[in-house]
Amino acid sequence: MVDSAKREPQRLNLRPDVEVGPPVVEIRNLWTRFGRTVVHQDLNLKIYAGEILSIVGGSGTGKTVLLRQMLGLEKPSRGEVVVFGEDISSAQPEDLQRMRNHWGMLFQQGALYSALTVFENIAQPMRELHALPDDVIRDAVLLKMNMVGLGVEHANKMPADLSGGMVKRAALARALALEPQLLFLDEPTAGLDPDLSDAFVALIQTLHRELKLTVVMVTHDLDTLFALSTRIAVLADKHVVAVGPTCDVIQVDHPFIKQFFLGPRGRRALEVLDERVKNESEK
Ligand SMILES: Nc1ncnc2c1ncn2[C@@H]1O[C@H](COP(=O)(O)OP(=O)(O)OP(=O)(O)O)[C@@H](O)[C@H]1O
Repeated sequence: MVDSAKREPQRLNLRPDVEVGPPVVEIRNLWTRFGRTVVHQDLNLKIYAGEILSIVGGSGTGKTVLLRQMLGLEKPSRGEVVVFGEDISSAQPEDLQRMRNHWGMLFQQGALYSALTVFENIAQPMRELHALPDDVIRDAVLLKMNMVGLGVEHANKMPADLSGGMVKRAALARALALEPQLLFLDEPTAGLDPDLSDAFVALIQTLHRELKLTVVMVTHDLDTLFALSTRIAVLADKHVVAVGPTCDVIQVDHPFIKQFFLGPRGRRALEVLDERVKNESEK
């Protein structure tokens, strides 16, 4: 039996090669209010280049809103959201559009346009630049499809004709269309069965490593969380109550952390992780 709460820092999720430079994303003293409801209160968070930072928290703690604020889709009531050194909470729409070209996003819903083929879905962010000739777009789309393991025979299919796993891959290819440095993932493995989920996690790991991406992820899925995160930020009590590598965060004495990580599901996922760490160290 794994003593999850007292485990030593393990190797799988720690990336000693992540360089600590200036943060890619910095959230400073952020407040979010909807009417009289305060969702975030004086929230601070820094995300560094090359890491996979996962945000977890109970339902309604404001994870999705925070992600949307990082993307400039919503403005906080107070505070700053600085991405690549620019405060996007006060950026002009044209500046936001320019900045968005440096990041990709994979949303749980609305991942693909249902009326466009796979090819056109992936091509669409490139077409919006109005600067690339068709043959360059064609080659780039095929390259992205190859990158995510989607065969060229799927290029002319409609999203409705794809399996759940293939939809995710196509949406990931579209998120990577403009070669972003920063990738936002909202519940990337939701709706996938365990085998497809494992395969998708492995794909994200490979792309993260090869493309040197910084990834910000929201997930409820503990297997995905443990397999991918270099650090975890826990949202509770309207702010970030803990942030750090998995092994440190699970030891923090907070009711949500205890219930989320150290309940039966959390322990099972930690055991799987433990097994993987052991296998990796025996290689
Ligand atoms: N546009 C809005 N107007 C009013 N309230 C909103 C709006 N957007 C979000 N909220 C509220 O803010 C809170 C945080 O919502 P959010 O969707 O970010 O939670 P979450 O942590 O992502 O939850 P879940 O894990 O259930 O998806 C919720 O209470 C939600 O009802």
